[in-house]
Amino acid sequence: MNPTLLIIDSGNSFVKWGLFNNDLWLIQRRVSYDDISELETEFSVLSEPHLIIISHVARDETKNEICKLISRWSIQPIWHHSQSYQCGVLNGYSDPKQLGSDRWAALIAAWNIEHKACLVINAGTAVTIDTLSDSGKFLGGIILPGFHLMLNSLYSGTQLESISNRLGVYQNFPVNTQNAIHSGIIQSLVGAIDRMYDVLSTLLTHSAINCIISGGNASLLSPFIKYPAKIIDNLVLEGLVVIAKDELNRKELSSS
Ligand SMILES: Nc1ncnc2c1ncn2[C@@H]1O[C@H](COP(=O)(O)OP(=O)(O)OP(=O)(O)O)[C@@H](O)[C@H]1O
Ligand SMILES: CC(C)(CO)[C@@H](O)C(=O)NCCC(=O)O
Repeated sequence: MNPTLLIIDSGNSFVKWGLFNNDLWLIQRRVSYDDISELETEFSVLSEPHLIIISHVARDETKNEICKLISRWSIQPIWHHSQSYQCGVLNGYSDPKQLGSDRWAALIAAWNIEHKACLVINAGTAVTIDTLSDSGKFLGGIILPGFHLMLNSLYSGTQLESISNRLGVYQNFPVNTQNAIHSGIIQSLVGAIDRMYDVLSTLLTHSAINCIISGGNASLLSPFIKYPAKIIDNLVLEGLVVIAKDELNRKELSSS
């Protein structure tokens, strides 16, 4: 029988979770921290999974809530943390443990998909732009405030606070405040992506670099990226599946 895996990405604003079995997602859901009780309802109809793996970068209270929710099952969860080496990826961070577990899982997913140099972009509450070499080494990456964090900090830190309609659209040459702000944020995030692409291709001395973009705001940024970019929903969940399968293989090997 194929094991059923409960995969949880406890991100900065949302919990994303999915059930994976037989190389297929049976379900994927996204729940805001403001509606965490929804998660209880969703979990209450599930039968006990064979493995639970969790990446958690949110507050400790959220970790406690997740612990409470999964305590309905007897199985001990795997709390995923960044390591020096895992599933083919070498971690170049000075202190490998300091790297966010979501970034590490996304890098592992990207390497598993591409097996070559790659820019791994997660456009969520925070935006991370991470680099993988042709041999699967994480060379380093950058962290920026995401679209809504930039928008909110601009509105709350200036006299623009009084503007009630904050909905803008992208223009090359914006001619109203909302569009100027919207376009400024897009330009800054896409500009950062372009620069990371350039520094990576300079270092590697070639430009055969793939780009993967994920996260709640992936589709907002992807139309502006100059290079071909694959949008992959929930890259962190995909990485956690690779890690979970690796764990199961190890267990099987050690028990045989
Ligand atoms: N109600 C909302 N509250 C917060 N963010 C929202 C909301 N609706 C849309 N968003 C957008 O979704 C983004 C969150 O993306 P995502 O689904 O990747 O979740 P996340 O928990 O922030 O993940 P990550 O931890 O990877 O940043 C936010 O940056 C914001 O732009
Ligand atoms: C950068 C975020 C906030 C992105 O979700 C997360 O991965 C995190 O808290 N990381 C720890 C710090 C680091 O990755 O260097």
